[in-house]
Amino acid sequence: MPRVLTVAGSDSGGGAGIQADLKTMLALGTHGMSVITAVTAQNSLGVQGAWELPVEAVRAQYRSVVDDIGVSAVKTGMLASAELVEAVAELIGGTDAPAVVDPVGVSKHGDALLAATALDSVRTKLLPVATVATPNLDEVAQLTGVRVESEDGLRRAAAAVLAYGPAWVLIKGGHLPGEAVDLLTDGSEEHWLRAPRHDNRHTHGTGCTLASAIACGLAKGQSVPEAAAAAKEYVTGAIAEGFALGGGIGPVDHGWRFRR
Ligand SMILES: Nc1ncnc2c1ncn2[C@@H]1O[C@H](COP(=O)(O)OP(=O)(O)O)[C@@H](O)[C@H]1O
Ligand SMILES: Cc1ncc(COP(=O)(O)O)c(N)n1
Repeated sequence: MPRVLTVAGSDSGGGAGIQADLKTMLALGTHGMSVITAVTAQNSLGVQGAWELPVEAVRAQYRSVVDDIGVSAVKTGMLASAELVEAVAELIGGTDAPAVVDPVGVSKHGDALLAATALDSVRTKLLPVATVATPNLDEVAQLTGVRVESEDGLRRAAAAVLAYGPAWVLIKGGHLPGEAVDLLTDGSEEHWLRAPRHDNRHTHGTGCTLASAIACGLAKGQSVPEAAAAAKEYVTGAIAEGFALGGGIGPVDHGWRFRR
């Protein structure tokens, strides 16, 4: 059984974070496990509150999972503070499993999920231990200063992130107008992942879902390009079927393949 571990924050509304990750892992036929870094009070309207867990609680959860059950792949999401980023980078660096790092900075509503003081730890500690980093365009700007306004800029963004040391980077162009285009590259190979843009505002959890789906593919033994292509197909279907729950941005449908 492929075993996939998410190290991320809890989203009480069930659309993003740990909840999105575990749903993705179930939908993609893997055993999902979680290390919770922070608890958010969150719904379709935004983040109403966030509380970090102590670093010892994060380390203990990680050790419990890795030392007994073992992991085939790890995915990281909301890490909240510099202290947690550094602890998680060290844990991942000491684990012999591929790691998908989603450098979560702000929620779809603009609520900060990472302290500004943690950016340097993401650049110098976390990105170097990533098998694949999956920043969106806001996170690229925060981490590298590179601003992308069209598809042409994705290559520049990828080079700037690769300079921090991840083996691969997948730059998510989801925030650009037009087709939903992402660029996956290791600096030599380039893979353009394209999907039609779905005119659906219920996109809460897209980034978490894509990163978890890549981790599932890696856990099953797929190469990074194979895992990313399969993940793109899964998230595109989930966005197409995203539903209106709550009064704001609803969640993507993690179970879309079961309902078809
Ligand atoms: N409206 C949409 N239609 C189709 N694909 C989308 C849409 N919005 C985002 N995507 C895709 O969803 C994935 C997550 O991207 P994005 O929404 O940019 O991430 P994040 O949640 O981190 O902001 C990417 O593959 C992106 O291309
Ligand atoms: C706990 C947690 N982790 C990650 C996200 C990002 O998801 P999105 O970009 O879809 O708001 C979130 N909103 N909450």
